[in-house]
Amino acid sequence: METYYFSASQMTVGYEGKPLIKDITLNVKKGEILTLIGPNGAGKSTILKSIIGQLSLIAGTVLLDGESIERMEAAELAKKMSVVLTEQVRTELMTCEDVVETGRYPYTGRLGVLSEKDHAVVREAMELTRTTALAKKDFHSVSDGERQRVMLARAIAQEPEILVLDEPTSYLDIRYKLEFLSILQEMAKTKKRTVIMSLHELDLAERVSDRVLCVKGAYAGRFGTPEEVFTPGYMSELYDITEGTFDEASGRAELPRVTGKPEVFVIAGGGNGAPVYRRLQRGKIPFSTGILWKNDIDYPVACALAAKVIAEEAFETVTAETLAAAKREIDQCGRVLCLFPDFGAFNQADRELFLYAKSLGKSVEGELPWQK
Ligand SMILES: Nc1ncnc2c1ncn2[C@@H]1O[C@H](COP(=O)(O)OP(=O)(O)OP(=O)(O)O)[C@@H](O)[C@H]1O
Repeated sequence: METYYFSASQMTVGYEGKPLIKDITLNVKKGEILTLIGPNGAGKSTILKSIIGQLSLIAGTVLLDGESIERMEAAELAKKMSVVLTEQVRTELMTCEDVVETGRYPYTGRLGVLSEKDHAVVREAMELTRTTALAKKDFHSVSDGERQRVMLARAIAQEPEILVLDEPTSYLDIRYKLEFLSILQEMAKTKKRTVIMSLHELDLAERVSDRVLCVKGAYAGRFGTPEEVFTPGYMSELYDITEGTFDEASGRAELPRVTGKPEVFVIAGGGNGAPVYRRLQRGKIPFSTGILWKNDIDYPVACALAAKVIAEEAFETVTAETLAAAKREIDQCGRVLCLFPDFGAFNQADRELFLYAKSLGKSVEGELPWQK
């Protein structure tokens, strides 16, 4: 039988006895990262507050290391679990270092003096989160991102067995998001700490999580590994995406395609298409494109942005039908953009399209007029 460090079964959460989400079942092993994703207001924070005991469960059980959280003493829980929720600590007149030091209270007591070991742990946590330079600054005078990193240092200084974090990366720039998630990953894998957090960055959630819980509606959505959860189309369903698209495979979002009769046919592939497709989208110019193999890096972006995509099955020779379909598209378009400065052995079909467009007397450009 699997041994889980943390598990919730048949958990119903909500406020004042009114259920918001019912029958949530999830579990996570020691050293694993569980991430909650889902739209604004879905109930991610409510679930996190419920599993740390800040909100009473309406139904179900939550077990930490085999023990019911509801029956655990606060002091015992504080040694095992560190929690970073928004607006959680009272920090009047405290420096950033003071705030990180409060992470040691479960070991020293609120009035206790920090030992040399406690100071060393605080120093290490601040170094890890790159907050050492903020040590003497007033916690309220630092930026939102800096404050978030100080709160993470505090959580790390607590040396918990399990960290519960609500949107810990929301204010961090991309460098700190990556740094922070790699610190979490390192802590999880080498020190066997368990992490439960909520994230809005789907691409990062897909990369860092061992398990993902999707939160939406009266019952939780999928719970599983990123591969089980991030299947084509599911994120659009989870977030009700109607304007634009999200590609689960790449973790990339695209703005809505420009509708209408294609004005430009783009001969592209191998990565030169995506920036041009986006430029056309920004210019509100409907376009079609090809011939792309379905495993081409440009293919998902083309599917998201082009009015029509002429594509061939991966690793197959371009068929006469596909070539004819591309030519028909060229017939319909006033202009053709050819993004290949030259053609190789494997894109002779594109060469044929280029020559076809020229033979029709179409304007065939190598770049967009506004790029020149
Ligand atoms: N104290 C409260 N009393 C009653 N309802 C609340 C309370 N706090 C939050 N809610 C409601 O519960 C629902 C879920 O809120 P929650 O903060 O858990 O969502 P979330 O998924 O964390 O959202 P976000 O991504 O926007 O942070 C919302 O409709 C919210 O208005």
